Amino acid sequence: MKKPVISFENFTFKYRSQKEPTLHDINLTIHEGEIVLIAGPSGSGKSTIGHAINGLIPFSYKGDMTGSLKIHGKETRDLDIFSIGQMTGTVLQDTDGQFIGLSVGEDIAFSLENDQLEQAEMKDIVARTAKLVDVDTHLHHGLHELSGGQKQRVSLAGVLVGDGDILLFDEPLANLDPATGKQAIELISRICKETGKTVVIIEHRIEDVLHGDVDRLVVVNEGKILADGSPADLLATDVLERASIRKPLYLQACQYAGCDITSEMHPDRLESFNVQACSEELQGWLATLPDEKPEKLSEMLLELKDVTFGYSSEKLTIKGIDLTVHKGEMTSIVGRNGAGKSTLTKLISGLEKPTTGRIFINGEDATEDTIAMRARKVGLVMQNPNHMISKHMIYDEVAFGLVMRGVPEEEIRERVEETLRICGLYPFRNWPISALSFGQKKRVTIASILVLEPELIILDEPTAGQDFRHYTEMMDFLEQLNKRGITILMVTHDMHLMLEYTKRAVVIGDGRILADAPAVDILADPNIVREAHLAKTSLGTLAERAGIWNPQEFTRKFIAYDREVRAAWR
Ligand SMILES: Nc1ncnc2c1ncn2[C@@H]1O[C@H](COP(=O)(O)OP(=O)(O)OP(=O)(O)O)[C@@H](O)[C@H]1O
Ligand SMILES: Nc1ncnc2c1ncn2[C@@H]1O[C@H](COP(=O)(O)OP(=O)(O)OP(=O)(O)O)[C@@H](O)[C@H]1O
Repeated sequence: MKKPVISFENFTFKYRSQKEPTLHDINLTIHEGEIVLIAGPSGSGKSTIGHAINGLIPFSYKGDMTGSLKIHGKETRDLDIFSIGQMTGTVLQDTDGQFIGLSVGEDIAFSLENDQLEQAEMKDIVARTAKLVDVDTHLHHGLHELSGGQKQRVSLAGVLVGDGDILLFDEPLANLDPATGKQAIELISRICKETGKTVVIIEHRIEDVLHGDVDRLVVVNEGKILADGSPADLLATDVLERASIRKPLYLQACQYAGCDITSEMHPDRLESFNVQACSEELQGWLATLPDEKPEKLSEMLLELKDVTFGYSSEKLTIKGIDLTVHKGEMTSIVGRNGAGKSTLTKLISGLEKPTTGRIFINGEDATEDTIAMRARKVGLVMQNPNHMISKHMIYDEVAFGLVMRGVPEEEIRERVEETLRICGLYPFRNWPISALSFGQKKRVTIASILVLEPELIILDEPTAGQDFRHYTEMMDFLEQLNKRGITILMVTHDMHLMLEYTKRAVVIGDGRILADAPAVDILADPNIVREAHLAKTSLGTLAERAGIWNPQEFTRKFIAYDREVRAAWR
């Protein structure tokens, strides 16, 4: 039996500002060299478990702690944050809070500098690690010059070079493009195998994490451990449904088709899953599904004509984009990390001005709009909620834009309360924002834009950090807004979200449009998938392996069916 590295015994923790404990009676032992995935809905306490492992609890986040938590046999409360930090390397959900150095290279080197390595050796290790996570061409760049996904990779590199023997990842995939996400999980699995490090991953995207070699899945709900076992065993049960976590899509399809999933079928990874056992059911099910209806396009809302832009005069980031968006469309913008997606959203929302080219809204030239003028037409919900939030209290944050516009107080109250209800934040309206989880903060920023009712809303990764329930609520809510005529553009790395909610996808690659086509067709083009770092969803692969001749049709029909079933549950 391997040595226990992390042991929680009857561990309960209450944040000082909370009335009730966030974690109740946690019993969890993680052994040397294990890869453990912790999954659970938003606010269930996953990150709080992470904070306890890396010493932020009790040393930074104060509160009442009972029971025991030992790391390498030592009670954490008897240690200090520095020695716990030496044992545990953490990649946080919000990477911005984590950077120390000035440049990418310095940041990665930081963990090594503590060890007083030779300069040459240090340079070599930093270069190799940077290459591993594909930031080697940015070593001398400042961190503020990086895209969200690039920052995520730098923090990954930082812990990989460190010498902590526990690696803790809090939603490491949130901002990574699908191809890099897969590589990151493979990399984490490999590092763990090669070095014997113990890995704890906190993630909503369980299908993507299970792509690596996960030894155990721990399901957390309402601050308690609901299940703890091998992924194959747990995926053959209904525990994910009970915790409102999305099942891997290939398993959901098999379940709809009426196939019984057992742990002997290796349901934890599509690569090992016994698809043959379900082929007949899948083919029979597909035959019962109705055909889809085509859609008509309405008049033009937004038009970009040959738009270019560079953060500096030497280098263009956007290299000539022509794009038309029609009223009432809901469209995805996809592409690899650093391709220029966020930059494009900044141009459309007026935060940056094109170097050349024009932007038209409702047929009028809006290129020279001030930020305030553009904000009346276009609302941007940024990737990182901490970049948008300026108030202490949730209500004030959502009301802020209306206050600035001089809306009467009574109307503000009505609109803010309605929006908070819609976004599932009403019970928290009098809370300080600091007491919210990352996912909850993200919803606050969406609420603060929605309340302003712009004609076009752009969301930069609206569901990153959201659990399945909030993902569904948020996307259904956006869809409702869309049906009422609000046009929506979404930057996303979630291929299933793209297929599920947006008919059209615009693929950005190196500052240009690589493709602009129906979302399902985009994923059927292997060249685009490779070049733009996208990934086929497991549905297409499942259909191929089950001998279904048109995997795209299977994917489309699964999505339509799945949405109907989920709508009926609500
Ligand atoms: N610093 C804090 N002070 C007070 N309460 C907190 C603090 N951090 C988290 N909480 C509370 O603890 C609960 C669990 O938060 P936690 O971040 O552990 O959830 P999570 O499962 O990681 O959620 P998410 O997936 O949304 O990130 C939340 O409801 C939150 O209100
Ligand atoms: N403020 C900035 N100053 C200089 N360069 C920047 C700045 N912001 C982004 N860049 C660079 O512009 C390029 C495009 O970045 P952008 O954030 O638009 O990419 P993205 O497609 O949204 O990526 P991700 O999927 O990682 O969020 C990247 O190479 C990035 O390093």
